[in-house]
Amino acid sequence: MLAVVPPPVTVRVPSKINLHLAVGDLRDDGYHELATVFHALSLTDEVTVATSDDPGVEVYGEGEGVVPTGANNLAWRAVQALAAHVGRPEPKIRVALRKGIPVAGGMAGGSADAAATLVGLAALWRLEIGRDELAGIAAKLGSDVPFALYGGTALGTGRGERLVQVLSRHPFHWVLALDQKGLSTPSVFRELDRLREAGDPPRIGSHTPVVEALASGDPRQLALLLGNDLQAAAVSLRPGLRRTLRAGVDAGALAGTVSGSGPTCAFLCDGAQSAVEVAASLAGAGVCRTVRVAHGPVPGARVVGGEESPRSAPPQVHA
Ligand SMILES: C[C@](O)(CO)[C@H](O)COP(=O)(O)OP(=O)(O)OC[C@H]1O[C@@H](n2ccc(N)nc2=O)[C@H](O)[C@@H]1O
Ligand SMILES: Nc1ncnc2c1ncn2[C@@H]1O[C@H](COP(=O)(O)OP(=O)(O)OP(=O)(O)O)[C@@H](O)[C@H]1O
Repeated sequence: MLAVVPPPVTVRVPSKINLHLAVGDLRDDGYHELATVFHALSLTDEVTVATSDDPGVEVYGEGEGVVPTGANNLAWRAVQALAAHVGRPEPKIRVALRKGIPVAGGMAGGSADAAATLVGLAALWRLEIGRDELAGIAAKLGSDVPFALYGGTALGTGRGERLVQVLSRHPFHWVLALDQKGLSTPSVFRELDRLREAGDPPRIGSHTPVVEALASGDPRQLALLLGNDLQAAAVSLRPGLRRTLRAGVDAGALAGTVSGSGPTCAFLCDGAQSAVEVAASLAGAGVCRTVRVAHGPVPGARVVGGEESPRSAPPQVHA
């Protein structure tokens, strides 16, 4: 009997930085209440999902050889979650991750892969499922996963999964300093709890001025307002980040911030040309593993190459 196998689907998905990350108190469920302004960047992963008799995950690029390829991979957990949601047990799916987003870098790389897998599988399986329904599944996989579905710039509350889009008028240009080694998100939250128990580290204020600066599109205004309550904890665990943050500003950036739980540092620049110059100068300063230039906001997880269209590629026929 002939079985029609749909062609593989590839999805591009953005990384995120947090322009503003206010961390509230520890909740009973082990999460912290957040109010954060997410911003999706053009540093991306590409995720290909395909029907296969050899189910599993393969990883290329950032994290190759380090990121787990088994049941712990967030992309695989996304396969299982969507399969369970639509009643397809034991999905015969192969997922290939081409990673540009640093691993354990505070840029939501694993979350991005999970979001991309949900979008890719929904296309591969031709599911009648909207982004909001996918976001419900995404939220169970991780706090950052729903944002990777929508992209753009958004205010996140709850543990980060409740999203409202924010108007962001112009592109902003960024330089990212990637560190030699990642930081574990839970340990950075724990370090913040420890610092708060030991003293009273300053808390960043309201996100409202950030939202206004985004609407104005003026990077100089936004630069004054970048803030992250997790930065003190990330710097406490990785003191060298102080030097990285200083080096970015010395290289000509308007301002720098630790991205999410770190250790990646994000530097806001005055324009595209300035970002290239800052990146070149920062790369020579010897304070990080490598640098990347990116812009935001960009859209969330999207099928690339038109594979979503039934006629874009002929179906493969397997005997
Ligand atoms: C730091 C951020 O990237 C900011 O956007 C996110 O808050 C982290 O999101 P994530 O990596 O998707 O995190 P999850 O996989 O949901 O949670 C990992 C761990 O981080 C801590 N965590 C996460 C989110 C949150 N609001 N409070 C927390 O305390 C908890 O210890 C949790 O067990
Ligand atoms: N698809 C994946 N990509 C990267 N890491 C993954 C993936 N699946 C599971 N992991 C595991 O999750 C850990 C955290 O990875 P990730 O790159 O998502 O961190 P992060 O970007 O700091 O997360 P966030 O910014 O959401 O807190 C890794 O060290 C790795 O062991």
